[in-house]
Amino acid sequence: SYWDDREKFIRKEKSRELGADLVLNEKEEKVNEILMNYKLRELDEGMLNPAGYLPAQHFFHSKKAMDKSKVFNLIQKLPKGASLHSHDTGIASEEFLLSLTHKENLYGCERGQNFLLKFFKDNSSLDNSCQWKSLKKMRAQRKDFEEFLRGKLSLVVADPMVKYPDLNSVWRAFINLFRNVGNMIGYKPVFQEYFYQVLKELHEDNVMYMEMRGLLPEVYDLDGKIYSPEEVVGLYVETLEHFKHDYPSFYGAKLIYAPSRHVDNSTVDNYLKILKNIQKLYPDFIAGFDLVGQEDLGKPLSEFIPQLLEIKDQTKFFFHAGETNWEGETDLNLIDAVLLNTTRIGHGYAILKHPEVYRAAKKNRIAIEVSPISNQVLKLVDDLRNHPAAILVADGYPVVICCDDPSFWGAKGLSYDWYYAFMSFGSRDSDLKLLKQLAINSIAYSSLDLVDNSDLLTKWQLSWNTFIDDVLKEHGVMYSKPRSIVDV
Ligand SMILES: O=c1[nH]cnc2c1ncn2[C@@H]1O[C@H](CO)[C@@H](O)[C@H]1O
Ligand SMILES: [Zn+2]
Repeated sequence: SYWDDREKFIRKEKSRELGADLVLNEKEEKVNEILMNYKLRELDEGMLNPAGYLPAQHFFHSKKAMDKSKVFNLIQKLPKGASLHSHDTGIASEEFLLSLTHKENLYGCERGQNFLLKFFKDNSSLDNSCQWKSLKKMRAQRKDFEEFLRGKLSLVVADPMVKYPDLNSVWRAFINLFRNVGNMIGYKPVFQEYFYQVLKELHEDNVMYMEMRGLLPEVYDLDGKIYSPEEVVGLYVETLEHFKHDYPSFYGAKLIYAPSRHVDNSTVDNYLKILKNIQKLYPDFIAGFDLVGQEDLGKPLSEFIPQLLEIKDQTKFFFHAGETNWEGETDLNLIDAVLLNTTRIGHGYAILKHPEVYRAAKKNRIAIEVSPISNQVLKLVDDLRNHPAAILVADGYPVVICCDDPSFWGAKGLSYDWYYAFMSFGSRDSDLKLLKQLAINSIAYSSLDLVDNSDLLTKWQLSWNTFIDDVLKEHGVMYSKPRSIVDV
């Protein structure tokens, strides 16, 4: 009976895991066999050589091998549903960012650690905010220019542990990247081209829908026009329509207005005015509100409670909260997020240190947006098996996997984060059910209303079925339905 008890224990725990309630059909079971074959091979190799296990490595070092992983290749093809947490100017691939730097009329300027980029009509219309030089000329004159430029558009380095010894240093470099690319992406035609590319890369990565956080930055054209935040939203909507026209199987996107948390109350008043305007102008496109920036150094949500309470019933919140390793100050944002009835929590890395918050958030079905690579690169965790999301997954907490700012760590789309999640957060025998549940969660916990939600889910189910068939075909599995007794 000892062994019975043990067995019961194991079964009970398994039944709580994310995805445990799903039942795979016969075709899915076959795909699962293929997936688990690949997965167990990587796990067994990892047991023999722990340093070679990819989730134990920094993403800058693991990416090359990940590209070749069979598990990763399957995840790339898998319809992942929605991408629910990423930031306006940190999403498109580094390769695409670099291609933008070959455009005409681009100027560069070195200032301290920054290398700013901006478009001007010609040499005579440069502004005096910096000593601008034509990028074309710089490129021709400087031998190591490509390497230099790459260093200004990406965090990727050979030895991240040396280059970024602590969380503040990596955040300083990270913020500088947003500054470097900000003006380049802010040029109106590039702004639209960039957003189009964001959607395209997600679409190519088998993602059907996106909710993106955005600052609504200043957008300009060469004649000196500056677009207002309301007009900037208009540019997004126009580009989205254009994209959906070109790729009708892409379901859509929404924007979470997410400006900086490093501000005073009157600035937040201004944010809320903008929010009201854009909600009125584009009710279907605006999903809600959030505040962003390094949480440890920015203002806590508690600074803005009366203001946030005032709009609580008219808007959904998607607060970043608990993206910290500290306990007792920054992480109290988690309490405010839950009290303000946030729809989802961004990161929520500290939530397990708060059992009451955890209990309330679970009861209110507040999904947690987990971004594995972001948390590793921005120095909350090294080995992803030690990420708190492993516990969330074991407890069946509604987790969604997100990519945050793939641009700046050399990733692309969602698949790299999904791979890390699958290989770190589940147990040895977590299988296709976990992946399927993560995809379903990304739709179920999106801000889509009930009708759109079930519409997207139906469309996702169709691509899921195609995916299953494709994997079977590719692996030469001849699938024929077993004949039932009646058939015989
Ligand atoms: O993980 C994150 N936590 C908090 N803020 C972030 C994160 N990633 C990006 N941003 C912030 O988003 C803005 C661009 O929209 C940037 O200013 C950056 O600081
Ligand atoms: Zn974020």
